[in-house]
Amino acid sequence: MSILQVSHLTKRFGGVVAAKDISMTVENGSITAVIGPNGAGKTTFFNMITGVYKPDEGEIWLGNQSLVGLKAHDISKRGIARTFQNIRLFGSMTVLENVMVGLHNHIKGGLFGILLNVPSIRREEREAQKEAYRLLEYVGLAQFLNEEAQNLSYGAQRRLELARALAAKPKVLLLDEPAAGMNPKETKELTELIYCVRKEFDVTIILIEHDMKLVMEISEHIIVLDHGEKIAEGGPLDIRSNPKVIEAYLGKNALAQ
Ligand SMILES: Nc1ncnc2c1ncn2[C@@H]1O[C@H](COP(=O)(O)OP(=O)(O)OP(=O)(O)O)[C@@H](O)[C@H]1O
Repeated sequence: MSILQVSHLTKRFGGVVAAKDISMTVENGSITAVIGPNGAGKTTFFNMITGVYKPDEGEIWLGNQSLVGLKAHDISKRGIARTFQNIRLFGSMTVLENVMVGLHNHIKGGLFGILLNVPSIRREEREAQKEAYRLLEYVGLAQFLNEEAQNLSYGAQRRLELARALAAKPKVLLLDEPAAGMNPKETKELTELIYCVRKEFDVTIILIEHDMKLVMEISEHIIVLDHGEKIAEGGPLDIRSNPKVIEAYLGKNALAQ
């Protein structure tokens, strides 16, 4: 059963066609990678799904809900969460507070309730703290809960971003280059963590990643973009040997050699 369906998505920036007529279906509970050379349109694609950019053409469906035209905040409430290529944490807030931010979508009384000190909201806030702690334990950061986020190592900051995204209780989790800047040990741990997250949180995962070892190891389905167009899709074995993919990454001559 599919959870996310994208059809004929196109996005132009002036003369640049960043995404051109992209269609894809993501199966519920799967891990899908979106790969392609620099400038292929991967981030633009994520930005359309999450409502950062409105597509010029095309449709995006999460189950039976159409997402095109919704604000990023509403799309997040409907169940799509993401992490970013360049980590975006609140550096001077604590690790726990960063995860709490992710949980606020689910606190009914919102910020006003907290400021007005409404007892039922205070209870919700305490529950949220417990939930945030549980998520931090899950990603292995519980011992740093009172540390400022900016003091964490790079790999730990990426795991904190993941915990914050999970706090939003997403159905679909988009990870934008989760292994960027990680050393091989951290990347290996991340691979295992992504697997566990999918199972434990019953979430569908779509990731953009340049680390091909990680992509081939973890993905059930791979979509390849080049110059804004989808040039191939399939399982890791198909993609590895696809001439169009090899050409996109290594140039025309690569196949002739
Ligand atoms: N806001 C924008 N304004 C103008 N051009 C943009 C904008 N965002 C993306 N582009 C252009 O769209 C194209 C696709 O960019 P995008 O960032 O989506 O590629 P990418 O595959 O994510 O690249 P990378 O792997 O380097 O992050 C590029 O030519 C880029 O310069």
